[in-house]
Amino acid sequence: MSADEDGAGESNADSALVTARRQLERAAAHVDVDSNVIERLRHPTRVERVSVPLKRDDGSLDVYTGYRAQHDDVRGPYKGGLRYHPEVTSDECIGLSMWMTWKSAVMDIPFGGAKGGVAVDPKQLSERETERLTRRFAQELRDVVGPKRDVPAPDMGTDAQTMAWFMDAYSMQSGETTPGVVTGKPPVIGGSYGREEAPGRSVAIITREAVDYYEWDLSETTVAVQGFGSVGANAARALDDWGANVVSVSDVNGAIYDPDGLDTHDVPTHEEQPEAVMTYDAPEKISNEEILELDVDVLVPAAVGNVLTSDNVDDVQADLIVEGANGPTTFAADAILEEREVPVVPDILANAGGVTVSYFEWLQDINRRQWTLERVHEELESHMQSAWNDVRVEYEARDLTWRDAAYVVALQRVAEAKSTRGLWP
Ligand SMILES: NC(=O)C1=CN([C@@H]2O[C@H](COP(=O)(O)OP(=O)(O)OC[C@H]3O[C@@H](n4cnc5c(N)ncnc54)[C@H](OP(=O)(O)O)[C@@H]3O)[C@@H](O)[C@H]2O)C=CC1
Ligand SMILES: O=C(O)CCC(=O)C(=O)O
Repeated sequence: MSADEDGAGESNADSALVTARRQLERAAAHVDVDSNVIERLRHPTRVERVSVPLKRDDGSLDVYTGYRAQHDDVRGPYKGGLRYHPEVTSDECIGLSMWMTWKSAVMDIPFGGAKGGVAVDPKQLSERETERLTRRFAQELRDVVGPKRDVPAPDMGTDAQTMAWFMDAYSMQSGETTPGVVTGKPPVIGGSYGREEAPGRSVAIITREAVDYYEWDLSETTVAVQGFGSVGANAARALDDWGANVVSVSDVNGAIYDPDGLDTHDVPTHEEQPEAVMTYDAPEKISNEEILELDVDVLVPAAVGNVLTSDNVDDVQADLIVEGANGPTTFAADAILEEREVPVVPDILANAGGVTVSYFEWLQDINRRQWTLERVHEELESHMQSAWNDVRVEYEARDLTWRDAAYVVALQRVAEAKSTRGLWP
């Protein structure tokens, strides 16, 4: 069955949608779930496609295409980020929205899955242009989002400020301040402390748990992190703080490498200064391809999707891969890594700290009561440990890959919610 049957448009062998469907079909073989439920879950509930006109600072007009894919909401409101990237497509948003459904379910938080974005290069826009684009995008999505319906958050190319503009535009249209329409806002307008660092922090927590599981010593563990943005930089810095030896990090232009370990707090993050990693004074500069092939204990791909493919995966020397980005490993590469017995801890578990602290933020907005950073860290730690344990039980009991084990946990929860609500078919 082709991806185009959703009317979704473009598709290719390694689109997020194709990969997400293959992963679902593979995992379905390990659970006792009605095949009709699986068939339903191969499709999104809705994909909103909008045109987003933007008056540029020079007075000219550009029209961009934006999307919001809503996959499933049986366990709660649709939830997931908004991405500004030139390669945003309908298929990509649908695939990413499916992963959000599983991510919320693995974490056992009361959300479904969604993802959206605009096909635009945010680096080509001024701050004023990004604000106008975001406000117009919020207006176009007005009818499909809302605190009880679908709650966007940051993703690649968007940040807390983007969420503030989105929330303001929505609130102006609603006639009342509505903080809960997005998460990942600045704390001064109802955002949660610790949300920005949360996906990276969860990658670090899960890496620490996996290192412990394989009975390695974190202080003797070498780590390479591709991408030094919200996810990559926070993962690298937390692992560095906890004693790991982070030897390489990268931005879009390439990677820096120091076999003795980098001072990750000194390297500028994407948020502090985009494209600045390669300007840092380090013993060696290597390419974004080479960072994936370094002889390290742990590789954390935390930039874009589809970086580990059948073309390069044989050259990967890491003993453990922890996925920081969404969908960094193609389906074919995953199979090769399984054959090579290189464990891959999947995105839907590892980077799920983002949506988990988004859930904390949503609760704080409902209660109009802000949590301290300490409380956020404590609750995140406990949620991540609990999800890790749930997945580990399936991993051990059924002799699965980590990805299949995480899918089994998620699918069982989603399927049980469907049968209990009787919503289905
Ligand atoms: N933000 C969030 O809450 C969450 C994000 N994710 C996922 O994590 C991944 C990264 O997102 P996030 O950290 O937010 O993104 P950011 O925009 O904050 O950072 C992206 C980083 O990746 C680098 N980069 C961009 N393109 C490439 C490329 N083609 N090759 C190598 N490096 C590249 C950027 O470099 P430069 O600075 O030079 O531009 C930057 O360092 C995405 O897959 C996203 O979906 C997952 C969970 C939550
Ligand atoms: O915080 C959220 O709602 C979702 C973050 C996100 O897009 C992701 O985890 O991929």
